Amino acid sequence: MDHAADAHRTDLMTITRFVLNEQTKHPESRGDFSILLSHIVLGCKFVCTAVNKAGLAKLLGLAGETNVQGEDQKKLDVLSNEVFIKALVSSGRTCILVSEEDEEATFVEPANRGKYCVVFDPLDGSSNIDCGVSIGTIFGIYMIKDGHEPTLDDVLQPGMNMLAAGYCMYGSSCTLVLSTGSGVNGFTLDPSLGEFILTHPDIKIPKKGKIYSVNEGNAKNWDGPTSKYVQSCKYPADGSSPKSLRYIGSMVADVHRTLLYGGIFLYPGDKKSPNGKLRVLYEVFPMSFLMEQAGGQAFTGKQRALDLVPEKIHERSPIFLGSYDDVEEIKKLYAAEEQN
Ligand SMILES: O=P(O)(O)OC[C@H]1O[C@](O)(COP(=O)(O)O)[C@@H](O)[C@@H]1O
Ligand SMILES: [Mg+2]
Ligand SMILES: [Mg+2]
Repeated sequence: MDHAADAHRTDLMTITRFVLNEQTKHPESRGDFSILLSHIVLGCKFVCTAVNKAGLAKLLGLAGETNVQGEDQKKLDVLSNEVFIKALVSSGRTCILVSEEDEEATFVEPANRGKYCVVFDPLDGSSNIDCGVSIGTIFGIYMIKDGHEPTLDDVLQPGMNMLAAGYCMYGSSCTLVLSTGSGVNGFTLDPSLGEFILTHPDIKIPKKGKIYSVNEGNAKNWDGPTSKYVQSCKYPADGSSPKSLRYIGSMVADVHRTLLYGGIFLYPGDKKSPNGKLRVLYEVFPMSFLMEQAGGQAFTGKQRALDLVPEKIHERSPIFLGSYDDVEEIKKLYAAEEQN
């Protein structure tokens, strides 16, 4: 590194500095949340390194196990899960962890316990791992307020009770997007510094977008409102230009693009899977939280996504999220269907 040329960069807003600044806004804070976040950031850096060298380090391919969802686990799914469980437990600030890869929630032993519950998808977009397409980690954080003995009810909470949510995308760059409930900020990992730097301050999603994102291979099983909506994206009734279709098949990447460019991401329920595919706690809620914080909306086909109260930790829900006006359109179609 050219230290002289880089000296001017020491005033950069690193994620560490950002989180500590946020902490000063809460004088009662003892720094527990900042410590927790620093452990999540560490986990993201570990997984980013593993993803980057996966082809060279024999980390591609199947692990030989299936997870609770009956999905084949990839080696990187298993590794990422271990990384985050260790990073979170060793923070000493967590009490319950819910991971996509573990059937049961992890209850941290009392000696090492803190007040935060973390729900996470350690590696999202598993089908894209082996071809090097963008994948990510998604997380949401709840807090136990009164120090009671933790139970599953502490995570079976509506998404609006989350304290913070975010994702890290392992793509052409490594980008961490975070909301602690007052807007959304994006940080890019500078590999030479090993630090996430604030590159996308105060992200706001465009009010309306020109892109829709959905797996059209499922179209024959869609319900009326979803079919009508996608049709209207292609053949707008008002004669305006059709929307473009973009679908990566990694929720992190599809949502990241939607957040920055605007538009809508849909994973509807259908005749085969009435609850869709995406998991409420660690996919639907964190992404819905970020969308709302950025000025967009997130809807399940029946209600505001963040109002859902999950009954099981691996529950699924249909989800439509993105630009305010685009989600408003699909809400109208579902409301009309309900009246018929
Ligand atoms: O292949 P499909 O049915 O379009 O599903 C794609 C969706 O599945 C997921 O890959 C599921 O996540 P996991 O890879 O964490 O299981 C999402 O990232 C993505 O939005
Ligand atoms: Mg996922
Ligand atoms: Mg996953």
